[in-house]
Amino acid sequence: MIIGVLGPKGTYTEKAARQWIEKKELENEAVLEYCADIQDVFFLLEDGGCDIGVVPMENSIEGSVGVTMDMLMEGEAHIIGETVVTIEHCLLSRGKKEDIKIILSHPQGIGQCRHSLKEHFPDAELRTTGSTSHAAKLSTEFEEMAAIASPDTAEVYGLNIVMPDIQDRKHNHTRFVVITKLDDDELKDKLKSDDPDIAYKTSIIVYLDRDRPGALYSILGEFAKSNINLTRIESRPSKKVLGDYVFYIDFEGNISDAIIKDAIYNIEPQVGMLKMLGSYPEFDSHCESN
Ligand SMILES: O=C(O)C(=O)C[C@]1(C(=O)O)C=C[C@@H](O)C=C1
Repeated sequence: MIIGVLGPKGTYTEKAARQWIEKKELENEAVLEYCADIQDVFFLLEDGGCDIGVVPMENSIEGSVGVTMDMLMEGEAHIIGETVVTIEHCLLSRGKKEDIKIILSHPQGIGQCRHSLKEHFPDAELRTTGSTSHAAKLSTEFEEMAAIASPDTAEVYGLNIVMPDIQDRKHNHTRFVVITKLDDDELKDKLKSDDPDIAYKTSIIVYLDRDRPGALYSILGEFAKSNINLTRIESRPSKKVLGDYVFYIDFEGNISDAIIKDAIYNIEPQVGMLKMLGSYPEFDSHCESN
């Protein structure tokens, strides 16, 4: 089973993938394929180069990962799982703190450390890279460069932890989603859980089509009427005109539950487009820690 992740070795996405692989007891069959960026994970999946992909979705400090949301809207990917990873950004370098002139990281990494960087490195040049581990790899070349990445990544690339805990807030978590091709029913069946006590979550995207008062209110009302708990609602530009949005909605429940089916049935005629992204076991922070 080939699992596409953001590379090179040492990304938080790799950590998320390993966490999910362990949970599913797939250690003996899973092989990681490292991709240059998040888009490439989706392309690899669509081209049949991997069976599963793991991609970051949202972070507790910096918010949604736009490219993942766009690719879920545009492509064929279907969500079959989620996992949450604790983020512990450090500043890694070959040199010393006083040598650092350039700081590299994934845009999410830089965003999660913005205040800290201003306070400790007001004159440093900030440069974005494809991932935190890509930043670490580049930092091995010059002493004046440093990367925002995980402590494990320091070990992978032989870098020093020049400053631990560089993120703006102590508690920092990123939620990742596990994706497969929409029509890969065999794989979906294989990975399905038999545990009847597992709580499920469902993700959809809706486009309202007509801008009218109360349009979103009436959709949300369908969930409220059936006592379905929403866990996330996020808008993203429709990319048609300014001020036009699609809404990403996550809620508790499985599409195979009658109550969820009914709610979707009632919502469908009210929207211009409804895309079902998938129903999958909810990450349980009480049982799963990292
Ligand atoms: O660059 C990495 O290590 C990633 O796995 C990507 C990513 C992200 O896009 O959110 C994942 C977790 C952290 O929030 C920072 C970066």
